[in-house]
Amino acid sequence: MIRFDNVSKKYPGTSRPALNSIDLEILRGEFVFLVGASGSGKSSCLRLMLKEEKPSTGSIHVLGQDLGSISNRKVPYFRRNLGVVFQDFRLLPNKTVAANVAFTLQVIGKSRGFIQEAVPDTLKMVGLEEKAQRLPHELSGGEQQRVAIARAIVNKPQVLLADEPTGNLDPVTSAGIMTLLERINASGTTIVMATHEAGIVDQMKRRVIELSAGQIVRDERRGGYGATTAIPVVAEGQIATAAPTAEAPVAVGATVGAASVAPVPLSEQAPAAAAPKVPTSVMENAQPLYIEPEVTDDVTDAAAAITAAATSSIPIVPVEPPPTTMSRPVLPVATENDVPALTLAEKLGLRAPGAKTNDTGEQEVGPTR
Ligand SMILES: Nc1ncnc2c1ncn2[C@@H]1O[C@H](COP(=O)(O)OP(=O)(O)OP(=O)(O)O)[C@@H](O)[C@H]1O
Repeated sequence: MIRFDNVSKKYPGTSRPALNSIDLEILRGEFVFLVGASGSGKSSCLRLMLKEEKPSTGSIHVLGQDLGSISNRKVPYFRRNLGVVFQDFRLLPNKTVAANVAFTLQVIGKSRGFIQEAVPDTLKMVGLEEKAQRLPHELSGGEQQRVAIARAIVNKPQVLLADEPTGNLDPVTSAGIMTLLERINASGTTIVMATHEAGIVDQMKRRVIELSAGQIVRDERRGGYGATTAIPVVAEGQIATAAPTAEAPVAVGATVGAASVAPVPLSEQAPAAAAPKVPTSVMENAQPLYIEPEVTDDVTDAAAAITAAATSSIPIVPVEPPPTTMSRPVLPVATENDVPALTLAEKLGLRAPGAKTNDTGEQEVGPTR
């Protein structure tokens, strides 16, 4: 479903790659946490999956498509299968809750009848049917994030990418958002979520991929947050270090750029980059609402095995992947050199990059075909 083959990303003007030779496979139905210190490459991973950035080297397949072969004009079509949720909600401030959610469907040319049915259904799912006519500023932060999630899932995407979706929320509200994401995942949507929230990760026990200085240092099927917060941010030109833990031994001999990764005792490491905010007790209170991820066990095992094979230093027992989930149809190759800076509508896959807007900047965004 999502595959990185030897992907590196180096931003212009930087000396150290944000991502360094990443191999990764995420299968249908998984719920995956991306964890790691600030600057370790989590958001870069998500932006690459969304084709908001392109890799410097390596290839990325999402939903069977080689992202390198998708032209800028076709990016909105590709993104229709992806929902995106950000830390800062990114709602349209002058539109009601219902209009914010409907916006996604309007711009991809869904009929009025479809929209009139889908929007209330989705608002009901996120528990906001009573607030459909409110404006975003009349909502709490948690409610605004639920609108953003409703907007992301109203078109029933196969994949939901979430970049610190609880980062601006209090612990109890965060637990509610995670319950909602669990429900969405249980309905079949693959979720990849970058987070600093140890309480959430520890309680949910889903697949955890840990990045350190742009490399995968841990991939656990039912992982916890681990000692991630003890991993120092790596400044330009410094030698990268990763915290060794019982669950996540540091890869001996792994490299970051030209520098060796040298394990450093926890006592000698820099202070935590981000403090965990949601205590386990809060997550435990939300637990009865969780749906056990039984249906995803097989694919999660398979994905863990594939990633383990790709990142040979990470000890995970291999299992046979289900054959139906492993086919990766590849689209015909077309070349594309640049991914331009994108507007919100473009980032959400609602308008082709560079497509014209009208005076309001947000209405004239119909089908781009
Ligand atoms: N547009 C950019 N231009 C230059 N460097 C960038 C850009 N975006 C990210 N970086 C750098 O790439 C590295 C990885 O950044 P990224 O945002 O992916 O990390 P992160 O793990 O998501 O961090 P955080 O937890 O703080 O959000 C960092 O060193 C960052 O400074």
